Amino acid sequence: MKINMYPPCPQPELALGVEPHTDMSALTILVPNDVPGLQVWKDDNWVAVNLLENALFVHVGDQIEVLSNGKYKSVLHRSLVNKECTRMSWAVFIVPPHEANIGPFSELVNDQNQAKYSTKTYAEYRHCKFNKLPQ
Ligand SMILES: O=C(O)CCC(=O)C(=O)O
Ligand SMILES: [Fe+2]
Repeated sequence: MKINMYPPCPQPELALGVEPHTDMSALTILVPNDVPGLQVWKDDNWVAVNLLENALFVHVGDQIEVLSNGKYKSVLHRSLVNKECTRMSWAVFIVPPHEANIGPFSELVNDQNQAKYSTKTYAEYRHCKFNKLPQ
């Protein structure tokens, strides 16, 4: 789990809480406080995610994108900071074991649908992503 805390920022238009990224998890469960700020990239725009009382956000992460051979997309997202309020979010990353081999499900790959992702262990995937190496 990761706890994100974004203190008030006097010039929120000049800063970001978290840079645009996709999560390398399979799924992420995000528990926000009551200060908005999460945005997702949709139809070539940053779109604010509405807060719903007592609701969690669930992101599809990179591993589900790979397993589904791109059918489910890992969501590109970022977070803004707020001028007056401290924003917080609790992120729970649901991940495979480090030694698990992750690649497109064989049922989804055939002559018409080539594998779009290489198969590698989750540890290798993390190493490549952290070091900005090609996957
Ligand atoms: O604070 C947020 O709303 C997003 C945090 C996030 O994307 C992350 O921790 O991976
Ligand atoms: Fe994230």
